[in-house]
Amino acid sequence: MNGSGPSSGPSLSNLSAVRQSLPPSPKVARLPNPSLTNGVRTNGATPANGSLEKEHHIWLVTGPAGCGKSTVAKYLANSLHWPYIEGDEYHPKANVDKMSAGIPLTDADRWDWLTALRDSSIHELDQGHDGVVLTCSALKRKYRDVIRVAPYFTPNLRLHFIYLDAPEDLLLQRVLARKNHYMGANMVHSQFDILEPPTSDEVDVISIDVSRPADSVMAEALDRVLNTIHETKANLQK
Ligand SMILES: Nc1ncnc2c1ncn2[C@@H]1O[C@H](COP(=O)(O)OP(=O)(O)OP(=O)(O)O)[C@@H](O)[C@H]1O
Ligand SMILES: O=C(O)[C@H](O)[C@@H](O)[C@H](O)[C@H](O)CO
Repeated sequence: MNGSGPSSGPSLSNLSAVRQSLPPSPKVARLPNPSLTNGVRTNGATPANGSLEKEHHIWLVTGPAGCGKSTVAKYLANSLHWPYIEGDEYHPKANVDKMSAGIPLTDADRWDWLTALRDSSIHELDQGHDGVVLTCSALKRKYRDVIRVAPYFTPNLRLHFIYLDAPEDLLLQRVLARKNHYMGANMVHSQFDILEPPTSDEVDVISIDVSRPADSVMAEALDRVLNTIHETKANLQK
């Protein structure tokens, strides 16, 4: 059910090395993280050697249909050697049938999907990964808030959103040009109808203008992810 991300990868102890090795980087075997069990840390204490416990990261790539979530998320996951969860694959058949028929989902249609994505992300970290990247439209603030519950139960878990920002007419063109996808161009307007773009108080959100070529969007996204992780580590060591 999960996306095509690799099952193991290097730690992020040396971010500049990660930057320089892209793409591609070799897969490195990792030991499972013994301090995470079913998404809940069993030992939050500072290790005996005095170093701080390692941070774990969930990155959600968000935005309306056609904004480039899958494109960006796959690139991040491959670059960082993190698992990739394709949110579209977690919709139950009833949701896919609705969207295929041109009927927008309701809040009620989305709750179980959102919690499944949250649980699956934590499950990936539980397997010993430093981070996980997933796609999720997360169109409303309350949908983002469902995912924001994840760190309540998992100290040292950092949750981040990347919001891919583009005007409706541009996404309409991209969806029109795309073939073999259940989400038709007739659905794009309904996505913008309910969209609540992240506001400035949502400090866990990075917004990226995606009305430019995909290569440039992916490069910016990776740079901002690496910088954020670097800042998190630096703040912890203060
Ligand atoms: N920055 C970009 N410039 C031009 N085309 C792009 C860009 N990013 C993605 N695309 C193209 O736009 C289409 C939609 O991209 P993608 O499938 O990644 O979006 P998505 O947000 O995952 O869509 P959905 O939520 O509907 O699955 C694809 O054909 C993709 O190749
Ligand atoms: O919340 C939603 O309405 C859905 O997640 C949609 O956004 C689609 O799954 C996605 O865009 C695929 O095209």
